[in-house]
Amino acid sequence: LLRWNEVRYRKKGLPPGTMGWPLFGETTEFLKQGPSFMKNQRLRYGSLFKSHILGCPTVVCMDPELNRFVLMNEGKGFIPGYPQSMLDILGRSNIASVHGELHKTMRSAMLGLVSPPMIRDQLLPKIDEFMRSYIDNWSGQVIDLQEKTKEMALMSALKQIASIETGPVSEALKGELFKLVLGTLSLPINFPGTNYHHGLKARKKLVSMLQCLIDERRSSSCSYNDMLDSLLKSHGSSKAKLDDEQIIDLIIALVYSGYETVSTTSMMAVKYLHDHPRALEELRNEHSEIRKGKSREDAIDWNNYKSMRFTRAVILETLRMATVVNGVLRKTTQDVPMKGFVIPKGWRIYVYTREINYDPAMYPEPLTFNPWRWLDKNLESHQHFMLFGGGGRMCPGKELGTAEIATFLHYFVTRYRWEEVGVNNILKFPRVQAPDGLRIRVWDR
Ligand code: HEM
Repeated sequence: LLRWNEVRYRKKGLPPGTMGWPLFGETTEFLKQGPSFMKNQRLRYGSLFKSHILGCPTVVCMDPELNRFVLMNEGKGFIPGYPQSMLDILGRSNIASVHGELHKTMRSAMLGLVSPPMIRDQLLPKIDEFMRSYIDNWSGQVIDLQEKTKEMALMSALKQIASIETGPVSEALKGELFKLVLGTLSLPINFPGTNYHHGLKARKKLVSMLQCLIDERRSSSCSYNDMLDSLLKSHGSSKAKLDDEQIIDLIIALVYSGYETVSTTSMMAVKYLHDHPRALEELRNEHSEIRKGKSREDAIDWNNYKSMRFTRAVILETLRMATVVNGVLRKTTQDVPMKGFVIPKGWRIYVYTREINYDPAMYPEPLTFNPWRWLDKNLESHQHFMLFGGGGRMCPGKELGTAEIATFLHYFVTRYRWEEVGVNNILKFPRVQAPDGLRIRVWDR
């Protein structure tokens, strides 16, 4: 069978590599061995090799230059290549799967919602208010930080999007959103009981709940000063003309894209700070300085956020060390030449950016948590900086996500001390997660 599969994919011009078993390919090895599988294949075949993972013939690209080329050249035949389950559940107008003109429209609407002036005037005050009350009574408790940061990312997003506060509506949305997220990471088998089936049902419910919300807003004369308001106001204007279905898909994409990224980075930042007291001390000094002259109830503003240089460095170092994003997926729309090979139409390209994070040429002593490295050189504008992707799909929520994590850290480190309870196992692949939670005991400072 193994031989047959190799022969089946033996085509002139393909990069070297192995295709594994029919149907399953090398998915098991990829998921079980993770980064070691990638490194071993690179040793044998070079930084561009073929494989068959997650149900598709795939070319894995570990060359930073080529990765940049793929991300910068969507128009040359590299469109998004995310799994079917994700596309079905996130909707057909979902920004991360559409391309061409529709992508332009959806992206410009998205950028309008999360631009720096919007963060400064509208979102940061909401994030601040949310974080302050969310972490208010953690003192004296043992909490699961993973659970808390997940809920935080979701609830904070709901407040920014539609001014939804904690209550029955947020609980109903939360339940469906959790099911939706699980569904996007499942095999697309629509059978009662499967995560995919639950995900599709959750999407249906969410769409109807969001449609009700839109209808209510249309018939109300109140102004809400949130993302949904902005989307409805630009509805029909010369800016972005989105119909209701597109508005709903945009909202789902907003929650979905910021959910695991923001929660995991917040959790891992706290973990690294706990393990690196010198970094924690410097971070605390930065935040204590910001709180000087402010009362407990005073919010942080845009200038405060902009002054958090070390905090930003901690967030970037956390993203790098934990590798919250391993890479991104593309699909070829035609046969495309790459490094002397030809990648056939319809193949996936796994733009695997993980190894750049541990490249000693870019990050000396790459296995050391060293936020200071981000202060010296302008690493954020390095051409191989891909923590937030690159090219025309570079994360539009980069600044918003950073502001959320920074605000969370601000209140967390100025209010509390904490220590880990027991040994908390953390997996880094295929997703960063603490399978049994990350338990910490929290006290007032
Ligand atoms: C630490 C936080 C975050 C990280 C590390 C991150 C990372 C990324 C990466 C790597 C991509 C590129 C995906 C690709 O090329 O296929 C991306 C795209 C995207 N991100 Fe983020 N993200 C973060 C937070 C957020 C937040 C808070 C939002 C909410 C606005 C968001 C919205 C998006 C959207 C909508 C896209 C798709 C853009 C497009 O296809 O044009 N992200 N993100």
